[in-house]
Amino acid sequence: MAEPTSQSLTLPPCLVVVNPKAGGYRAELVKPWCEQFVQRYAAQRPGDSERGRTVRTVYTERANHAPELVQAFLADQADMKDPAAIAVALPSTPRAFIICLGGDGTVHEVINALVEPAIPGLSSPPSTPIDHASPSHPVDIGVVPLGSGNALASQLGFRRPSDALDRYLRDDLLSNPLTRRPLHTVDVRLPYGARWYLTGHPVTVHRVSSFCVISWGFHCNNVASSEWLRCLGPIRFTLAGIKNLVTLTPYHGTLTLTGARRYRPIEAATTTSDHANQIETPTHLPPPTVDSPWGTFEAVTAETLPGPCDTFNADRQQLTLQGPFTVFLAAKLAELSAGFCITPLARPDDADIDVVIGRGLTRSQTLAVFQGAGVRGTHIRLPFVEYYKVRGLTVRPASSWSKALASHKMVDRNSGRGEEGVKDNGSGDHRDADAKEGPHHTLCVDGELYSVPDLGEIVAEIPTARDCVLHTLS
Ligand SMILES: Nc1ncnc2c1ncn2[C@@H]1O[C@H](COP(=O)(O)OP(=O)(O)OP(=O)(O)O)[C@@H](O)[C@H]1O
Repeated sequence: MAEPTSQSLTLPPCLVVVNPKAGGYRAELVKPWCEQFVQRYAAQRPGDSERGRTVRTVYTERANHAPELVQAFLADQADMKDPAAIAVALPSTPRAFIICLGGDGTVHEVINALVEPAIPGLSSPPSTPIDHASPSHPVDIGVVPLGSGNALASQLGFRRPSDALDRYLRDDLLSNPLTRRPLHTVDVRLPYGARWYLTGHPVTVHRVSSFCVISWGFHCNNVASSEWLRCLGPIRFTLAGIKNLVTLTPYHGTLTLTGARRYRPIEAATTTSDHANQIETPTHLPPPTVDSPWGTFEAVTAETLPGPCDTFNADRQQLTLQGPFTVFLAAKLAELSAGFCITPLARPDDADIDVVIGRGLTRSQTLAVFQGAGVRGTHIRLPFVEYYKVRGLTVRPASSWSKALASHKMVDRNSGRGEEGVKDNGSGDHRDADAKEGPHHTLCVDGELYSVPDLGEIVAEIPTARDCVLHTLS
């Protein structure tokens, strides 16, 4: 064991959160590791160990337990009486380190315990750029991939639990600044009337923080269909995908992208095209070119509207796309599970949300998108795939009923209900059991599923006013 050094004495207090129900939980691997980690960590801050304030391991006992445990720990460190107030006070609390042993559901719960969502609205583009060198960095997040998806762990390069366990035992864990990267989360505002998809209960918190993915359409439907196959591990997504490919449905609605730039690959021979060099780089837009392990991508000029019914509002820098959508997925991470690289240009430490769209796709095109995502993200080179980096977005799903109503077609004026046959058909466009509520749509936020009312607006953006208070450690 390493002797304490003057540098190691600056270690922040640490909480180890273990989800014993996460997909690949291996008690025999994790329990001894937790004990070893706690011993090593506590040895580096001997003065605090008796107070139990140096390092603590907690096990979640139920869904949504992690936020309580995290807030209680941080409140304890900050000598605060009200743990629930910790998210607001976070920027001024002492630095802390939280390791999540679980899947993305556990990370999602921990992050939502920390981040106080603040959505100023998407009526205008952000006026100030995100401050990447913000001085407030109170929480470092580590993750050990024990779940079935493990998107954050994949992004940090941890393919197996042992990769992460070894890493977090190394002595340079917190002293090496190169291992810390900002973790920008997306604030998601759900519409009034949103419900938990699985229980049907009303959602009481209408703002959620997302570190991973927001989806609607085919991907979201796959997540919903695979819920019942959790015990099978990652293969559950493939099985659900095959089923949903057979019953492929278009998803109607509109999507508004704020501060958007669409990207296309620059061919190998060229580095940066003249076209990309001519594009200005205002701070409220994503960069004109993006380098990635899959090549360099350049922004396409805004005047080139991607679809005949799409519109662009230059004042607000808003691009509005009309469906039908087959694939809509917005992400902050490149891979949603090991090897599934659906948004290859996405980064947790930039100010952008990456968006992949496929409109009106056939079965073979949809299959090509998901196969390409499994082959190092090559699908973003396909002509029927649109790839954007945006600063915010609004999704407005519409059922075939409301779509028909909007175009004054197929409406039964006596009942005012429009065409029948839109009960849950696997498309995410379904009538609620209570007919008065009308059709609902399924939305996925970091694997959590919500049922949102027809024409309800889902707003997502990265806050600009707030300091970045989260970092990932790799
Ligand atoms: N003791 C528990 N009993 C039942 N459910 C729990 C318990 N602790 C946590 N949970 C819930 O388990 C859910 C799934 O956990 P997690 O996401 O960590 O694993 P996973 O689903 O296997 O992985 P992934 O999300 O990466 O696919 C979490 O959303 C959490 O609410």
